[in-house]
Amino acid sequence: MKLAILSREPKSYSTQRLVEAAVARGYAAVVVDHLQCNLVLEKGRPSILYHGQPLEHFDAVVPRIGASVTFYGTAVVRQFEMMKVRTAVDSQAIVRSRDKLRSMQILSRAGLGMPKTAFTNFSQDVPAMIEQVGGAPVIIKLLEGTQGLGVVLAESAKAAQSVIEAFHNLKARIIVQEFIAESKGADLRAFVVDGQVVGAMKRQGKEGEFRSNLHRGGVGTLVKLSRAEKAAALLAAKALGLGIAGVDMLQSKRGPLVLEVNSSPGLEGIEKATQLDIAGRIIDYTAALVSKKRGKGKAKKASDAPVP
Ligand SMILES: Nc1ncnc2c1ncn2[C@@H]1O[C@H](COP(=O)(O)OP(=O)(O)OP(=O)(O)O)[C@@H](O)[C@H]1O
Ligand SMILES: [Mg+2]
Ligand SMILES: [Mg+2]
Repeated sequence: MKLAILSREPKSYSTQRLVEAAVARGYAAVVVDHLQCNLVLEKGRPSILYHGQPLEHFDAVVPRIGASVTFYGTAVVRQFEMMKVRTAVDSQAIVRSRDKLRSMQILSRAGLGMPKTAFTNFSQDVPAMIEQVGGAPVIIKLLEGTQGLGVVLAESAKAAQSVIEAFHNLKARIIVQEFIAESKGADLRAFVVDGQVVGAMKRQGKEGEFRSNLHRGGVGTLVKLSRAEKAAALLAAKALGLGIAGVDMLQSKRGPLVLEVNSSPGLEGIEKATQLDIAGRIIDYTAALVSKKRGKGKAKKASDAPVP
């Protein structure tokens, strides 16, 4: 089996671990920078040129698409799909998960617990919006933020009003959300692969910080999820159609509340907190997808693959 790890950062922990796990299982793995891929479309023969050479003979891709390049990255994944190459995460599912509003709509329909959330088209009636989610303090979030950037806690209605107006003036799309105080600056990250929670950690924000993101100084530790938390994580990944997902949840008096579902969740935090081979689980899942397509036993080792 020959795998392409779609990543712009060949040296990052996640990319290296995926390559390592593939090689450990006897598969060939190549890191492909999706931004260096040119997509060629012609009758009946979609193809990809990489540094001028056609990308051929791949059995599967493992997409690691950064939030800043969702449009082009997902176009590359889609092109692989058109070329009948298996993908560990569907292009459409990545697109869906990247838009916080769209994901929340889907998660809400699926019956998942979530902080009450409001969205308007740059409405002038900001006080009504704040009331909708139960009044201050409220959380205000940019629709496409990541790593905790673009998430604001407004302690008073006045502060919330100014922040929302400022974002509206900048034409930045935001959601306003009920602040879940009882989670005390911590959240849960459940790592889902192929309909199973393969690892979970609790992330605690640094002193005085309501955001628990590791990039903002939070610390992740191993945690055992309750049944309800496990069930919520699995349902969230399924509702968004993600074979691999990092589901973020807050613990609250009314049970787990899903915050968001990440389609390229980082491996470093979760592997270090759990001491588990999560990269290996991703590779095993990808190999299983390839065998399913072939309709026979285990995926072939690299040595069985045709020479490109
Ligand atoms: N409604 C809320 N109530 C309490 N805390 C919240 C709420 N929303 C977000 N937080 C805190 O802020 C953090 C960042 O929020 P969120 O995960 O929505 O943003 P993000 O920027 O997309 O992060 P990521 O890097 O995980 O994609 C959460 O992990 C959580 O600790
Ligand atoms: Mg996010
Ligand atoms: Mg998050």
